[in-house]
Amino acid sequence: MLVRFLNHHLRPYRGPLVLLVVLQLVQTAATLLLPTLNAQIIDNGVLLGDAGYIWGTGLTMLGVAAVQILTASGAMLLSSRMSAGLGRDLRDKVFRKVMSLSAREVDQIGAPSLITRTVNDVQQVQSIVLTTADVAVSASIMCVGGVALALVQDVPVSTILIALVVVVIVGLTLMLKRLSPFYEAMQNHLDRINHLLREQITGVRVIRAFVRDPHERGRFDATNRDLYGTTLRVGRIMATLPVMVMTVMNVLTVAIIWFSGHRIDDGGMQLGALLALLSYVTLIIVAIIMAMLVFTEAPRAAVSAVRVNEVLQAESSVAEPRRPITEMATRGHLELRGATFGYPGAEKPVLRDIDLVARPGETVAILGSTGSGKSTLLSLALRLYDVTGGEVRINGVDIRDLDPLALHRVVGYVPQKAHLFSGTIASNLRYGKEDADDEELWRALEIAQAAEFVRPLGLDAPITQGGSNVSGGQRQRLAIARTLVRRPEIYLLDDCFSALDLRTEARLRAALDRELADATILLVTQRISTVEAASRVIVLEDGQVVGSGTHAELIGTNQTYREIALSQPAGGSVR
Ligand SMILES: Nc1ncnc2c1ncn2[C@@H]1O[C@H](COP(=O)(O)OP(=O)(O)OP(=O)(O)O)[C@@H](O)[C@H]1O
Repeated sequence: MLVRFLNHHLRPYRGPLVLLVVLQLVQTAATLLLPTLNAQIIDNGVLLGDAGYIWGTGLTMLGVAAVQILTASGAMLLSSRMSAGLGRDLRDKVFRKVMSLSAREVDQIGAPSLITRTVNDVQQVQSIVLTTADVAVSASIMCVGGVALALVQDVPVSTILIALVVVVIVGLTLMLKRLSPFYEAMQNHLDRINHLLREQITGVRVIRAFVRDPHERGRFDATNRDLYGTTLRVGRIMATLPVMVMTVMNVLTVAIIWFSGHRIDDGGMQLGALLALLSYVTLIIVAIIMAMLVFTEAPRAAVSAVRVNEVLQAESSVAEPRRPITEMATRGHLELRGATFGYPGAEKPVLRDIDLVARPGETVAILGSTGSGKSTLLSLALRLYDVTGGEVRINGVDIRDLDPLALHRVVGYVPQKAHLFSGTIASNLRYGKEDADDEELWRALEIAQAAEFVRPLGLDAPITQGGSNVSGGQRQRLAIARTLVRRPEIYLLDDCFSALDLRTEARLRAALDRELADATILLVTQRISTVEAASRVIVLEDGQVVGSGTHAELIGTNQTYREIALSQPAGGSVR
């Protein structure tokens, strides 16, 4: 899997990869040549007292060493550029993919896991590429070349070397197979820690208010301990590696000295060859130890590659249309026809057979108890999810055939939980229309009843992540203003007056009445006061429409509506 994954994603780096192998080849060849040259100096220079030979070969050795140094540093430069580039590409691909996924897939994989995959898993893959390029390539060449040159020195003694190298490689392979499940568990524990941290940091006020710190600490400790335990088990297996390699190395050295001693006695081998063989043993064992670094990382990187690949292969259930429609004949027309929708894994649909029409100049209010499916209905009109039955039409076009950009130009959305981005008030307001001038921003702020609190701060006042440095009501008004700046045809307002006091809400609704007289508004709410003057109210109960009409019509005829109305104090009007 890892090899296939890298083969695919390293495609743009084929050129540098070939150059890297060439550099490593030259570098390793230079390293391997040095003991042979050394052996020749001893046998032909030192033992025969030939100073000229010693000088000549010595200078050659210096040249070879210079080549070795230059090629080694060139290869290292290339490998770090290549691995950093791959990391950047993968993060980019994962990010783009996540952005293209529908809410369904994001829910399925989970936001914390998506973050771990984009950051940590990509880092694991990047790191294996770096160590492979730096170490494994030269280590493999070193092993093969070292064995070949040892064979040139002496065939019988080299067979001992080959036998023991095979033992080390088989041992390593068996060990790494055992490690793989632990690495998978480690990444899952990391996901879990990420998930807990997110939950605990964002919910810190609730944790304090309920004095649940010890409980939360316990949950975190348990997961942290799991990760520690798994890491320790990996460490225990890894600790046996040096034992195995060092034992083999020592056995090998003793065996070579023993056999070579006999062969030198018999006159079948020279002293220089023995020294060269010992150098090759050291080089090969060092290469194996270096390769071990890669091997120990490989199973973890393989697990990470699978996790990254899962995201890259995920298909959005909200598919882009083959022939996206960008031009629409009408404006501000939203219609749901027999719309039915069920969340994945849920037993029954959340929305069933919903019929609804909203036209320009109309405010259609959707009223219903909590969990009746109001927000889900807006999600369908935004195409966060696709209907499982029926259809949603915008300006007469099935939403599934609409170009996503055209859809988002037509439809504006204010979520139930206002979310702002880190930056300034102005950068948040320009989120949907980058070229909006200050006048447009102030206009939107006036309508959203936010100008009063923004004026003393200024448009460049900082906003922290999520908008945590402004109050809930201020956040809601900024979110409304952000949508107003875009001036879409259809407004989907999801219970976005809930954090406002009734007086501010009434002023805001009056301003909306004036300013958005031609717009289409779909307004989710639980407050009767908000829906009283709506063109039409759709009453939802348990995912079904149980009433439709004006406030005056429904209050007399609809049991559910009357019950909700009677449970609340009377309020102002929408239009
Ligand atoms: N992402 C989701 N995955 C699975 N089920 C969900 C999801 N979101 C909502 N639901 C379920 O769908 C039902 C309708 O939820 P929805 O948020 O649409 O209700 P709502 O009427 O907007 O409620 P509220 O007024 O409390 O905001 C609920 O029973 C809820 O449990």
